[in-house]
Amino acid sequence: MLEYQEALDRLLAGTKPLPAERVALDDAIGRILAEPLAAGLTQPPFPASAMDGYAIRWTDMPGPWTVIGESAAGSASSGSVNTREAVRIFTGAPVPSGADTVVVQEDAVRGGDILTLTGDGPPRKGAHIRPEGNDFSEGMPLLPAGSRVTAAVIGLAAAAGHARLTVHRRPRIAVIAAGNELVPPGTRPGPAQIVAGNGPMITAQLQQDGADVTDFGIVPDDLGAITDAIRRAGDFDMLLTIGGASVGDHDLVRAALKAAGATLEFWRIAIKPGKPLIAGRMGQTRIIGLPGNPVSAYVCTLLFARPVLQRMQGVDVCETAETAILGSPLPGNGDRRDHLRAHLEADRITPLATQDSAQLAVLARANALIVRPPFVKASKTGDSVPFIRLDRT
Ligand SMILES: Nc1nc2c(c(=O)[nH]1)N[C@H]1C(S)=C(S)[C@@H](COP(=O)(O)OP(=O)(O)OC[C@H]3O[C@@H](n4cnc5c(N)ncnc54)[C@H](O)[C@@H]3O)O[C@H]1N2
Ligand code: MOO
Repeated sequence: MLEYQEALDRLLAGTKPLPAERVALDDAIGRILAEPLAAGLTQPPFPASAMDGYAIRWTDMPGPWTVIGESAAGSASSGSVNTREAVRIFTGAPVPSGADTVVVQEDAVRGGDILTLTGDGPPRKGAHIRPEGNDFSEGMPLLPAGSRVTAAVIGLAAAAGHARLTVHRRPRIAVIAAGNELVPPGTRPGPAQIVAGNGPMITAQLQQDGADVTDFGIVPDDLGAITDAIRRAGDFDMLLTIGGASVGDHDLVRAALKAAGATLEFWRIAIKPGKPLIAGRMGQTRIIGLPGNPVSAYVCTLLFARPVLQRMQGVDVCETAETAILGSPLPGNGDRRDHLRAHLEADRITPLATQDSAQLAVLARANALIVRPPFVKASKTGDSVPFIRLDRT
């Protein structure tokens, strides 16, 4: 059995970022910038009022002033502010030339054109004015390549003059489920049948990580059928097979890889759940054979498919080493890195009562996996243990 880190390193060593493409902002969320983003505009493009009030000259404090005009967002006042003059101004409006400070309207009273200070007034010269370029200036670097496009990044890009962004292409992934016992979700299983729930689960995990997923559906435990499905995946960046990864007479994925002309890179990893994981390659298509047990398939997608997807999208892959305080004792571990379904609340993490790799009900209630390295000694309540968050996956 291969160690987890060695298996992952081998997968990543053979994975390059996918080419870049230009996409509209509404197709950019969650993607990774393939080029640095620079400001195409200056924001604000003029000194702008941050409050509703009156633009004045600081040297004229504490007034009174004569109001000579108005500046609203979208329509600047034409005149310039001279000694003891004020311009009525609204939030976002350009500050007229000559003025250098804004008095908020709550601090002043107006009788006709005469403005008198009633409150404390502005605390300093320049108060309530956002200088030109306060947020960013044209040409300024905003974000490096490799940044994830969040909602805030989309807002920034739009404000900085970009209707499209250069991002890595979404990895195209095919998923097949192998098994004579499988029926599609929504179908009532007959005798000896079960619903193929793993496909939708794995698809959702991959989509959350930015993949464009095509579900090839269910294929029987038949060498020819699995081989055909593998060959059909030749145009994809990655193929995930589900089931048939182990040693039983009907576990045919390794044989089918061979029959399809693919290379088997490695098989069996020292992890739990997920030991029978298969890694292979057919031309440009990376192939990962997931074990069929639902929790094993889920954990292997998280531990292997996710970092590969991240690398394809140009993300720096690094395992987040978070730790929490153990809520109940754990025995020492054997030779496989274990991933215990657990509940994390604040800084305390508690393993759930059962850890069977077929129990989806337990997985769905877990929000973290406690990581138990190979051969780690028993841990007591209160010990610090590493974990992986499941909130996003
Ligand atoms: N003698 C041995 N037996 C097994 C070993 C072993 O080392 N020696 N390994 C065990 C481990 S660990 C795992 S994990 C499983 C995984 O085996 P397979 O990948 O071959 O999975 P299957 O046998 O096809 O299925 C296992 C289980 O999962 C159900 N399944 C399969 N596909 C789906 C799907 N798409 N949706 C929902 N459920 C699915 C299937 O019906 C089985 O119940 O092997 C152990 N055996
Ligand atoms: O490794 Mo299997 O995935 O334990 O059930």
